[in-house]
Amino acid sequence: MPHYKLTYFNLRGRAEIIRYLFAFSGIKYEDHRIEQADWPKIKPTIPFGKIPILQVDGVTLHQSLAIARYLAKETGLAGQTPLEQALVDAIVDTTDDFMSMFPWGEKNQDVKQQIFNDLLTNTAPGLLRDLESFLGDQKWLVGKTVTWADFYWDVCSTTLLFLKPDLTDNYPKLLALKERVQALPAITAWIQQRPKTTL
Ligand SMILES: CCC(=O)N1CCc2c(cnn2-c2cccc(F)c2)C1
Repeated sequence: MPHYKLTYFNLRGRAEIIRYLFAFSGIKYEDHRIEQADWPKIKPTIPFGKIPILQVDGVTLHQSLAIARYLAKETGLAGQTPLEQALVDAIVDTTDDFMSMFPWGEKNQDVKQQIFNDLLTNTAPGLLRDLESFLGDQKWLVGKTVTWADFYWDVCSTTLLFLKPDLTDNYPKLLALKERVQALPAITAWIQQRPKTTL
């Protein structure tokens, strides 16, 4: 088994999907969380200057979705066929496109709040409508077994619900999917044991 070291801030953020995959598969890893204050010193030492990174026996992977896709493939959570894998990737990318619209690092709190509110009020409903319709009466978003697309929906919607608690009130199927993911014993255990952070 390779030695895995994940480096990110003490946040769920862009690393939580990777942590879910480690938790579900039972693979041990180092969950290295850096202080925001240390980031300016660490940033120049990181290829492409962004985290999370995952070091795999000393080989450094970057880009959270590339890391997650690697782990999902290694652990059978990427989709059962190339076609299913393409469907999984499309759902992940669609969800990530929305999450990436948020100006997470905006320093002007008035500007930040205005954009956050607009995205949550005006843009989120269209995405949620489409995800709810895509899920329909299936148990999982793609195929007959859980994939990292289901995990990603839970990870991202957990943050969105912190920002807008009534987010899923009109999307019962998506809320039920969250509950299904969080009821997976290894995910339940991870959520109970992980550091409690707002984002
Ligand atoms: C200063 C940085 C910061 O506050 N965060 C980083 C980005 C982020 C946070 C929470 N979710 N999230 C995220 C998750 C997935 C995709 C994505 F684009 C963004 C919090």
